[in-house]
Amino acid sequence: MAASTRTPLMAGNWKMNLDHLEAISVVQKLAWTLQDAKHDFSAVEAVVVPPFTDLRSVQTLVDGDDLKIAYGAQDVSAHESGAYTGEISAGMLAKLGVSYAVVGHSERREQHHEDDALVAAKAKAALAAGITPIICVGEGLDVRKAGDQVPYTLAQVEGSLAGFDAEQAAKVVIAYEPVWAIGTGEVATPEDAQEVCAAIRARLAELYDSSVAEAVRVLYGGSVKSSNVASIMAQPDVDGALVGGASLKAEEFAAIVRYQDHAGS
Ligand SMILES: O=C[C@H](O)COP(=O)(O)O
Repeated sequence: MAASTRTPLMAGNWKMNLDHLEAISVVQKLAWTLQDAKHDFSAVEAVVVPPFTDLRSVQTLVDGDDLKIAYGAQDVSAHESGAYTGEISAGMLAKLGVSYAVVGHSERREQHHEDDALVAAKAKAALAAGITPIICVGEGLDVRKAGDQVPYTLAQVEGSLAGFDAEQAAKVVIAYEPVWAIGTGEVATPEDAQEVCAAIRARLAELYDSSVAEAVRVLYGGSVKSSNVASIMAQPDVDGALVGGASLKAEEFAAIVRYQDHAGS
């Protein structure tokens, strides 16, 4: 099988942590650490996903210092503008230089009752503004215990891509995050991650074609750390990680981005 042409992507989802002053310090330290290691940003993409209130500060730093770190938003509105109190449009995010938007994170699905249709609408709104959606899917513990993780996750993938044509689908990133592994220290085994990520890619080929399946990056998320990332990244269908807690410390996240340094350890 030919080697994948997909560029690995490491995205650090800060969730509701780090204010804009702390964001500047973390992004500066991350950039310096990666630059000191002579990191090739075109070989492994490094993305931070801070709270909305940090984005302008991160933009100013990234632009001012010409950093190669990209940044994303943790959510995006499905609407372009109007009476949607508290929401942020994709157009507003694009103006801030945002490259990625996380949509359908399990915390939003659970705490805000977001369903696949809303996730699909948000992902489409992001794409329309030139922002890459990172569409999150993954099963809870009950589903995993029943052994239904693959059909459950594939149904979420299908629902979250409802109405997407092949051109749109080829531009998304999908993050497989088993909910039972998020923030618990319970990491899925590399084989668990590969099983579902491979099934997602196969379903993309069925829904669209092999070029879409080959283009889409499928990330794993759930208690990823510098100590376990290399074995997860060794799986052929895992193209990166959506990292929560371990992305809040610049040195730890830099070590995750530099996973190839500790492959085999
Ligand atoms: O978005 C990130 C995921 O929810 C993973 O979080 P975690 O690395 O803290 O388990």
